[in-house]
Amino acid sequence: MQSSILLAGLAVTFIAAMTAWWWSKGNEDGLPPLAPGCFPVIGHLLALASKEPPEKLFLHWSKQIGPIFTLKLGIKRWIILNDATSVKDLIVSRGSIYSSRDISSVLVDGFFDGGKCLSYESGGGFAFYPYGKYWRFLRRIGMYNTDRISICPKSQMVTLHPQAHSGLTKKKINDYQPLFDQETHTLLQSMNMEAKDSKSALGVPICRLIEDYSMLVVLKIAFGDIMKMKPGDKELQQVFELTAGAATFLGPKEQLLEFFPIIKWFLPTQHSFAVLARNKLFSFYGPLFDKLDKQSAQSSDCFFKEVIGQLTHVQRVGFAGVFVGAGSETTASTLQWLTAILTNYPEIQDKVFEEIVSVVGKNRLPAATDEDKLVYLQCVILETLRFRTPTPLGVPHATSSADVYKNYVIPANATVIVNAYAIHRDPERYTDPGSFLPARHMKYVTEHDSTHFSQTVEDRPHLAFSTGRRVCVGIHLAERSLFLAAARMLACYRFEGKTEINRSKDGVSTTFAPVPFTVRLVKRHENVDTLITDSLS
Ligand code: HEM
Repeated sequence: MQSSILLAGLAVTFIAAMTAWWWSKGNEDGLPPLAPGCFPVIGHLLALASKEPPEKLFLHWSKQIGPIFTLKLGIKRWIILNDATSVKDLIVSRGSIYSSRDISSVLVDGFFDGGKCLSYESGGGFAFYPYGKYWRFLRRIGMYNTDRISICPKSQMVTLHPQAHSGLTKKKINDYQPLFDQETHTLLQSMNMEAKDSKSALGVPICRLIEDYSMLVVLKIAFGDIMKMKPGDKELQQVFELTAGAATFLGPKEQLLEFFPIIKWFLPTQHSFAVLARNKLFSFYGPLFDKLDKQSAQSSDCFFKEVIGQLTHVQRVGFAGVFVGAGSETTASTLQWLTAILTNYPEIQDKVFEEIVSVVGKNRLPAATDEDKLVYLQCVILETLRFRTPTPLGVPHATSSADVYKNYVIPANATVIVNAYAIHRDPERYTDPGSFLPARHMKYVTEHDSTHFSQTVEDRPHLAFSTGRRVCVGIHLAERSLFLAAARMLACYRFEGKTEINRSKDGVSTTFAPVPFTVRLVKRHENVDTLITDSLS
């Protein structure tokens, strides 16, 4: 009995594989060059199984066959962009074609309830959405105050009123300053306590403290003071798990399952996993929104209080999942990389501290208003995002229609991946790209107009936030959160202990953090305890 099931399985797999191969053959003409290691039927599957992280492998291939190439994966075509020119020409200049998402069918069936939750009325997780009006409407809620946006119920056309002001711009982020003060205070207090407790050589578990900080910042900006969680709470752990689970659906790895649709018959667990992730999302965020509804009048200002009347329950939950998911893991891994890197460059750390002392002194902590003057620290943060980009392959885009670029045919529904890692290693853009050299960004930091947000690839010191129409909506929030945490930690402590700056293998599939590490924390001066205690007063 078992052997006949196995035989039937093999036969079905063989037929499906041959069909996929036959189907794929007809598509080949005019595509950008094929990456090395393509075999009939399986395409580049084996080549991708290399031990080398894909972003490095892609950079290696781009040196052999040029900056744009194709990967064949069963019925899927992946177009990999490894240089700034193609990113500018396609992702930015032809944004209406290159800004969609090819979300996996596991996600559509399981997570989005058979696709029902991808519509305007009943969805909210717009980071997953294909390009179009539903995505545009929900994204604008992230960018603008909703009382300035209206949607026509009949045509579903979105109108942005002229007085609209951005919801996640630098100006708006200033309103959240008390939250940043509270959370950086909690972070410094935890560091202080751990430093006292961990007299052993093991040091302070800085990665966990940073994760708690990054998660609490986005949760509190989203929900204000109804969010009562503290570092170490069980519920906080739950949100991390939720976030990590949902993030895997967006990464390139998840799309491997789409190579051969047949694989899903043999992997029904993926579907159950997606349904479970959806249920967990609703049981976590649902009660929070109920509470916000009931206490709206008395609760503090927060992101969802402003948009509450505009969205259905399902939209709100989906939106919260995206907001918290996209904003926590990425910020945490950037701060973890920064810490890991600085343990290896004590002279850079000392230079940052000296800058802080000369601008801020030792009697208070750095504030948001000091940012413009702390130029070297800004360079260190920018260089961290270039040198160890937390999302080296960004989030895969997809084409909405076929296109022709430099005589190559780019098919409709192709997955398009921006290899930020390769662009960040381009010696034409960055001298000695393999070295951590913060000063390379000094010209950008001192000369660019910080009130103007440029979308162009040339103007950007790095592409860690991507570019084009799907550029990260949380840039300003992320930059403020990174600046305040880094400035305040470095004003109080020196990080010691040489840490590996290699990425962890088991990071979620879009975001990569360093291998977890501990540090020794050495207080910078005698006022540190008072600074931390007084930082909320
Ligand atoms: C260091 C921190 C961060 C990094 C490196 C980062 C990076 C990225 C990247 C690479 C993308 C994909 C863009 C694309 O598809 O081309 C993205 C999208 C997104 N990010 Fe961020 N991000 C960060 C922080 C945040 C924060 C704090 C928030 C908000 C709370 C946020 C919200 C989003 C959302 C909602 C999207 C989806 C945009 C869309 O699909 O239209 N991110 N981010």
